[in-house]
Amino acid sequence: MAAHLIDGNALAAKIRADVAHRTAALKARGIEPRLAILLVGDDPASDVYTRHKVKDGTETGLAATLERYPAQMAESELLARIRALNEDRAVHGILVQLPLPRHMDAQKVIEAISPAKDVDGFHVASAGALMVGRPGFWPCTPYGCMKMLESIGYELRGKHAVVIGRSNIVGKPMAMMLLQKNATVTICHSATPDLGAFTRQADVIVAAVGKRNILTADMVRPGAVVIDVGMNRDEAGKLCGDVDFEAVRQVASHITPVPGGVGPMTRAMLLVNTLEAAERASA
Ligand SMILES: Nc1nc(=O)c2c([nH]1)NC[C@@H]1CN(c3ccc(C(=O)N[C@@H](CCC(=O)O)C(=O)O)cc3)C=[N+]21
Repeated sequence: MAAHLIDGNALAAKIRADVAHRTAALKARGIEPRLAILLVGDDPASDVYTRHKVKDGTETGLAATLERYPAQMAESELLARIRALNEDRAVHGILVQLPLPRHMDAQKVIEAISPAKDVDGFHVASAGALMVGRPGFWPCTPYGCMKMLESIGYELRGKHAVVIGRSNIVGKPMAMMLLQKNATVTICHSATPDLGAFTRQADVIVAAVGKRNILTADMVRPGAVVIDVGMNRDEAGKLCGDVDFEAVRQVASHITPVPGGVGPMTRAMLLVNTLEAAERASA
C-alpha cells in the first residue's frame, strides 16, 4: 500500500490562517508585525524566494519589506544596516537572504542580527537556545518538519530518528528538535559508511543532503515516516528532493513530496517566527 502524503501546502495554509488571525489581534493593539528582508546581489533564485516571502507576509497581514543591495556592497555597509534595523522598534524580524556574495562572511553577518529579531534562527544564540531548550527562534525548515510530524499525530518518544545531513540550518537543529521530543537520534553525513545500515533501522528518516535519490526504497524499513528536505533538479529540470519518491512511497507509511512538502512549511514558519518576535516585543 502506498504511503500517505503529508501535504505541506495544505498544512502551511492552515498555519498562515492562524498567523493571519494572531496578526489581526496584534494590529488591534496597535502593533504591526514587521519583517525586514535583506537581499544582496542578483541571484535569480534568491530573487524569487524573497519575493515569495514578501507575498506570504502581505497575504497574512504582516508587513514584509524587501531591501535590495548591489552585489558589490561592502560588508561593513550591510553590518551598519543590520545594526540600524536592530535599533528600529518598528521592525520585529530581520532576515538576510543566503547565499551572500563571496566577499562577505555570512556567519559574521548573521551574528550582527539581534537574537531577539533572528527569525531565521541562524544566530549562535538561537542555536544555543535550541540546544539547551530555552526560548529562542527555531530555524524554519526543521521547525516546519516538526510541524509536519505533529500534523500526523506522530509520537516521537522512544522512536529512532535518522537525520541525513549535518548542516547548521537543517541537519543539526533537526536532530536537536527530535531529541527534545525524546526520539533516539542518529545523524548520518557524507563520511558515514553504509548509510542504508542506519536508515533501515529508522522509524523516521529526514533527508537533508541536497543530492537526488540519496534515499532509495531498499534503505527504508516498511512503515517508516520519510521527510524530504532536498531541493534538487532532475535531468529534465524538474524540482525534486533527496528521496527516490515513487519507489519509497511504496514502502513508507507517510512521506512528504517535493515540491509541496517542506518548502511551503519553511515559508510558513518564517511567518510564525516573525509574529512570535512581534508578540514577544509587545509583551
Ligand atoms: N536567510 C535565508 N533563509 C531561508 O529560509 C532561505 C535562504 N536564506 N536562502 C535560500 C533558502 C531556500 N529556501 C526555500 C524555502 C521555501 C521554498 C519553497 O517553498 N519551495 C516550493 C517550490 C518552489 C518552486 O517551485 O521553486 C516547494 O518546495 O514546494 C524553497 C526554498 C529558503 N531559504
